[in-house]
Amino acid sequence: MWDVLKSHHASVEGRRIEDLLDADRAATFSVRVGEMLFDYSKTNLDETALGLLTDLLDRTGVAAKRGAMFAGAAINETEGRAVLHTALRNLDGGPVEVDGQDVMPGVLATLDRMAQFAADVRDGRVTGQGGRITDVVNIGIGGSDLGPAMATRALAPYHDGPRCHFVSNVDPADISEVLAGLDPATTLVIVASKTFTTIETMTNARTAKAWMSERVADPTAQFAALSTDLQKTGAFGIPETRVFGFEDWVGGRYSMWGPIGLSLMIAIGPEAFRAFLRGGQAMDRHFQAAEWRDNMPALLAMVGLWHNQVCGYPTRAVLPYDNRLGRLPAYLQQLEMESNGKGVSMDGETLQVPSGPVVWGEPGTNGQHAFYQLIHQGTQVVPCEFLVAARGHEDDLHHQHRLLVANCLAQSEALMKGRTLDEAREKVRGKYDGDELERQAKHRVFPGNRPSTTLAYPQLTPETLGMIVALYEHRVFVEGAVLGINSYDQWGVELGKELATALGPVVEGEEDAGGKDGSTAALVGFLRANGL
Ligand SMILES: O=P(O)(O)OC[C@H]1O[C@](O)(CO)[C@@H](O)[C@@H]1O
Repeated sequence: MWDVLKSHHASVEGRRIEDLLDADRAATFSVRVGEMLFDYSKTNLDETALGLLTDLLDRTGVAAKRGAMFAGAAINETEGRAVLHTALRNLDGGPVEVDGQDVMPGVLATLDRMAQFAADVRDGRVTGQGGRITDVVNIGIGGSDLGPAMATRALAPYHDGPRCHFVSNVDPADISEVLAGLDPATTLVIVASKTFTTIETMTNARTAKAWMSERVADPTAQFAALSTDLQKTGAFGIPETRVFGFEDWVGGRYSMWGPIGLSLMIAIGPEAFRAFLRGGQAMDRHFQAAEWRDNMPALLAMVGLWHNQVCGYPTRAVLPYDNRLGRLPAYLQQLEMESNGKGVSMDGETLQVPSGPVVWGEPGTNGQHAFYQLIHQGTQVVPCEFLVAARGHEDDLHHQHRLLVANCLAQSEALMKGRTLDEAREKVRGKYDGDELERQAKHRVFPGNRPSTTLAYPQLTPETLGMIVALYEHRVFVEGAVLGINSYDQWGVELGKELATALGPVVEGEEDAGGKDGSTAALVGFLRANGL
């Protein structure tokens, strides 16, 4: 199947995308869900490629795998777990069973408990030892940080609760900078860790506890925990009333819909948080019901598979023209690369195609003044994924928003059209002539024919954000299902963790680095000589 797709790509490789753009293409190569539009007409995909890709989804059993996921089957086979983050946003859906037990009563009860706690903090019924909570510090890393941090920034216009801060890195610079401006007596610390063992998080949590002990009589009274391990949260001293648990069928990078979203809920309030969940649920319903050709997550996945596995483009850029989505690329790096960055299929066979692209990006227009040079004229093709809202939240500055939108649309147009040598000559004619004109013109040529997609929506509301996050989650699912990999484990992070633990005594100076490879030993030597 990949061979057929690759030979189709070879046969159309030189074709210009703009030549495909007849009067109908923008309508047929786009899809809507509610008020959201995904346009993929500025790619080199054609009906034949889409037909082959939908066949690929059918032959690899994506629909059955989707059914199994929503039904609570243990599709995370290497960890023997179901994958049911969708249950966390199944607000008014039916029962969802894991091992014959409906999990929904528990999910909804936890959501109510979170909402009560968030309301109590926001309304001053839960206070610090110095009065009303003014600041919340979420300590977590990976999925216990990126989701809520990304969403809290994205939904800043909806904040009407205490200020929220995020600490993730074990680098002491991170926690010191955050705590420096805060009053321990009015700060709530949320320790977010599914396992409650992650070394970065537990180290930062202990540092926060020590910081709080200096000023308040009972430090853990101002802590809350979000975790699947109630024993460990208890051992840390956090009272059960302040612990919000979840089950092992919620993967870390898929967990912002439940307790891991508590800091977001405190910032924007339970109602806005429920709107975020409703957005996710709307995308779930669409994903389950729509035919592949009209299915937004499946189409995102087909575009992704076409660009990475078929065309061989090694990266994809996520470019939000929505400044508050500034952490979306980082969030998607974990979601996509930790999920699908695997080397073997579910049955242990080496993958025959790349497992997925490097995902990167920055908000526009900033990226334009940094790396867009390479995107436009560099020798590698970088498929670009633009996101843009029709309206910002700054009504008095709508003229600036229009300028932002013009830039977004101009970039996808420029990537597609490029500039020919003839057009470049016209740009420099009059300034140069002869050989110099030719040389100068060549520097101003844009090859064009570079693919991009655009996700457009009226405004970045909680509901829209929910739709966006669920959209990307399901894209990851479809891509992983086609490749036959397990998108829900992350064994690739283990080796580094083990070696870091083993290096502990060496960097502490308790053991010498003699047993290490020459490079590592030399680096330890250098760092020790310089104050480690
Ligand atoms: O929530 P925890 O258990 O602290 O884990 C944090 C992160 O660490 C990982 O397990 C591996 O880096 C991620 O998958 C996870 O999101």
